[in-house]
Parts: sequence; structure tokens; C-alpha cells
Amino acid sequence: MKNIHSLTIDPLTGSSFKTSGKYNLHILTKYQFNRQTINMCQSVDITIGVLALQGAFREHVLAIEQSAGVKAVALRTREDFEQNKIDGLIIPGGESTTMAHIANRSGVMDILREFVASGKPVWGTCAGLIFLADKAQSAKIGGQALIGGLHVTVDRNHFGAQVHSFEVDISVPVLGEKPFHGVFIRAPAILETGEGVEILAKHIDQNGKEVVVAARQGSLLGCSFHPELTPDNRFHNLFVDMVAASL
Ligand SMILES: NC(=O)CC[C@H](N)C(=O)O
Repeated sequence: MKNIHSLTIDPLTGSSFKTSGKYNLHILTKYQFNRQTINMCQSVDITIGVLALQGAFREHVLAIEQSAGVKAVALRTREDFEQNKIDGLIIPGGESTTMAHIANRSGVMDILREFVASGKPVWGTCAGLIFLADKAQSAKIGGQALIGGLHVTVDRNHFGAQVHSFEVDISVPVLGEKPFHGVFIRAPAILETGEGVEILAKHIDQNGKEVVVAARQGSLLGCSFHPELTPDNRFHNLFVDMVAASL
């Protein structure tokens, strides 16, 4: 059989590129196409910052650095933000009230708000989702500072206290057909979504109510659970694709 090359067509733009191998017509989802584009462009030089004030930031750094051509940097201080040109930012799980307290005390809060306003991709997981939300219910007495930007109302600890933490496979169509294993630890839920918010995943809560557990709004991504605590890198790949597409 003559040696021919694969022809991969992006279903959205119709553009195509050759890959080594045989001419077989692959129709990829936009997500898969981006993935292959990123993989092909190994020289893509992306730096993703992970807010490291508190919480599960190390796990995000490790997960991000499994993506070819992507560097992750832990950010704590104003100087860290000033000394690193970052293309995207992850706000990890932990305790949103603590993060807000430290961010305010260290002068990082306004940098975070400026970064969100810049339009560069930002991903909040669990406490990070709360931090990114415009509104938070069940906030601490006296209220807690939020970065804002994601037009949602979240309910802190929606699924209960630590002892009610759970793991469950959920459907996240944007990642493909295979369910994603969600690790919910004193997790929030999104109760209201505003303009421009795309719902990516839902879950039935302990009261039988369907709540949103993952959403995207332009360059902002949020989820109630902890993808960094699973070996499944699809959520991190989705975020890397968002960052790559924004460059
Ligand atoms: N795992 C987590 O990030 C928990 C979030 C925490 N319950 C909060 O309200 O900030």
C-alpha cells in the first residue's frame, strides 16, 4: 500500500494538517483538534501560574507539567506575579476564606482581579471556584472577599461538611464521552448562572436537586471538584487548550 499521510480536518474551521502515517480522514472534536495541534506544536511555550497561598496547589503544578511544552509556576507574592509572565492562572482548592484573607493581607487580591479582568484564562477548582464567583452563599459571618468575574452564585459547602465529602463519576461532554471522576471535598455548588455562562457538568445533590458543578464563561473556567487529585488530565488539557487558544 502506498505510503500516504493522515489528513486531519478541524470540523469547525475546515482547516487541515498532515500528520505522519496513512491518509485516513479523521474528523476530530474541536477539543481533540486543539489537543493534536498543541501536541504537534511541541515548541508551544506556555507558562501557567498556580496561586500558592494555600491549598492543593502542588497537585496542579504536577498535573500541568505533564502537558508537553507547558511550564507551571507557583505564585505567592506580588513579586512572583511581577517576575513571571503567565499566560493562564489556576486558583486551587483549599479554603476560600483563608485565601481571601492572605490575598488581602499580601496585596495580591488586586493583582488577581486585574488578571481576571485582563481576559487571560483563569481556572478555579473548588475553593478557587468560590473565589472567582461574583456571589457566594453560606459565606463566613461578616462576608468574605471574592475576586469575582465568573457570573455565578455559588453555595459554599453545598454538599455538607468534610465528613460528607464524596467521589462520583460525572458526565462532562466537553471532555468526551468517558465520565470524569469527580472528587468533592466540602465542595461548593453553582446555584445560579448568569450571562455568558456555559454549563459543563451537573450533579444531583443530597436533596435531589440538580446543581451545576462545572461551568465556563469565555476565558474563565470553574469546577466544584478536584481534577488535580485524579490521574485524569483531561480537565487540565482543556485548560491548557484554552490558554493556547488565547495566545
Ligand atoms: N476543597 C475545597 O476547596 C473546599 C472549599 C471550602 N469549603 C470553601 O468554602 O472555601
